[in-house]
Amino acid sequence: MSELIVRGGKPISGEIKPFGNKNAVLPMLCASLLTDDATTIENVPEISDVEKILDYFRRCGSDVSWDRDAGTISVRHDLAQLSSAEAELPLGIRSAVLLLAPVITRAKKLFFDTDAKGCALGLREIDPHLHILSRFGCTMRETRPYRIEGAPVNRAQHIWADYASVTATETFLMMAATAEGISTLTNAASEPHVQALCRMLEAMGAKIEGIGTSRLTVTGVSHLSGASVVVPDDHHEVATFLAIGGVTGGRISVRTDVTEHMVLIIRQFQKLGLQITEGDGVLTVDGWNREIERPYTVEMLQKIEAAPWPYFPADLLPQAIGVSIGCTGDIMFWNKIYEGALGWSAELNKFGAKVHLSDPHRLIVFGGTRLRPAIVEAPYIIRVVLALFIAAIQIDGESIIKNADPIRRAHPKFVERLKELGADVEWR
Ligand SMILES: CC(=O)N[C@H]1[C@@H](OP(=O)(O)OP(=O)(O)OC[C@H]2O[C@@H](n3ccc(=O)[nH]c3=O)[C@H](O)[C@@H]2O)O[C@H](CO)[C@@H](O)[C@@H]1O
Ligand SMILES: C=C(OP(=O)(O)O)C(=O)O
Repeated sequence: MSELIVRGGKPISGEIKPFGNKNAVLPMLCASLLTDDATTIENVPEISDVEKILDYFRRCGSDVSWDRDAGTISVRHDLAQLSSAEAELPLGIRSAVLLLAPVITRAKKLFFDTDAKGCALGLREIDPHLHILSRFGCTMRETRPYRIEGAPVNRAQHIWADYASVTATETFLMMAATAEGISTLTNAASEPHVQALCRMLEAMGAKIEGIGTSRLTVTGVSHLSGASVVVPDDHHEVATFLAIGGVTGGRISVRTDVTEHMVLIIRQFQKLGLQITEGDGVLTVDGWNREIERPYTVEMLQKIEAAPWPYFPADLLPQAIGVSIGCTGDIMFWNKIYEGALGWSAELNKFGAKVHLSDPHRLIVFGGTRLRPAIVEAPYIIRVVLALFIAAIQIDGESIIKNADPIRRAHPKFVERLKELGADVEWR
């Protein structure tokens, strides 16, 4: 079942409750390896990336229970088993790289033969992660299969990263939490999911300053204990459902605990003519004027730029592109992060859209074309499946999105939830 059949052109309306953020729950699960105590995590989305991490835990002898209906995972790891485990890291998910720091910290050695690639957005290098591990005293063979050995004691480090990497920052946090002394990371990532990991580590006893900024200071503690924590809602889901409701001419409300993170995101979707309002923790889309907002500077091409937080997220740029093809007016999308995230844009031509890939980072959409249903192929990029869905659902007639499986990596019951709101969509 990897094709999505989408019969578009019908309004989708109602209320949506978003699930937990994939990119928060995965580092949180990995951080549970840092303690012998039980950890409980709530608001866990039922997604295949979580399955893969839990499968790894089970292969390491951990005790795992997952109440899927309640969205709660309880997990307890056995250090002796972890140390003797030779479990293969999970494949096809970027978060495999988040296992390195906690396993090295606890078990002191790790062999692995994956380069931890997730979505096909570009190289997805692991150098920043290995650099952080080596700064904390690990020795490693830097060719596959990789072999890393941890220092007997992690000593605090002051690191200034080449760039603000989400998973490398999370790697730093997990290494520094129990290192001896005060560690700092300058040029740290500050995404909501990085903040969520910081809060979890604090709940486990870590001492962290600068949460949500580009400079993190961590005072190492000798022991981390178990904790009971909640995964924040997925801001990507919130924005995606608003976009879907808007482009169908429906009215969708999303109640969420992450409205504080949605300000710039909403602003960018408003540039695409979506009428989104916020009140009492509920975001509502009600209307789409189908016009790219005109800049006051008349010579300027309207644009949406994605970069590390607090910029607009790269993981929402495809969805914004999907909306834009139904607008009049022109707009440039600028992915300042990935070198390979826009190659799929040729699929949009099949819907009748006129797009121009200026270079690997910049795409211009020329609006006002007549759209038609199409059969399109998604790359292995979760949010591009969503983009193609947003394109298809706004067009009268039946479209087919091939290779739509990656959606299951981040968005539970995606089709079921939309069907409840009146969407004519199914898996085949
Ligand atoms: C499991 C997880 O959390 N995955 C997310 C995480 O991946 P991940 O942690 O892999 O992403 P990084 O933040 O490391 O950035 C990805 C790539 O972008 C490039 N880069 C990034 C920033 C920068 O200032 N300069 C630069 O060149 C690098 O080539 C880097 O490898 O963050 C990405 C960026 O928000 C998201 O798309 C992924 O969904
Ligand atoms: C790019 C993504 O995931 P990953 O980094 O796991 O590939 C994503 O969540 O959109």
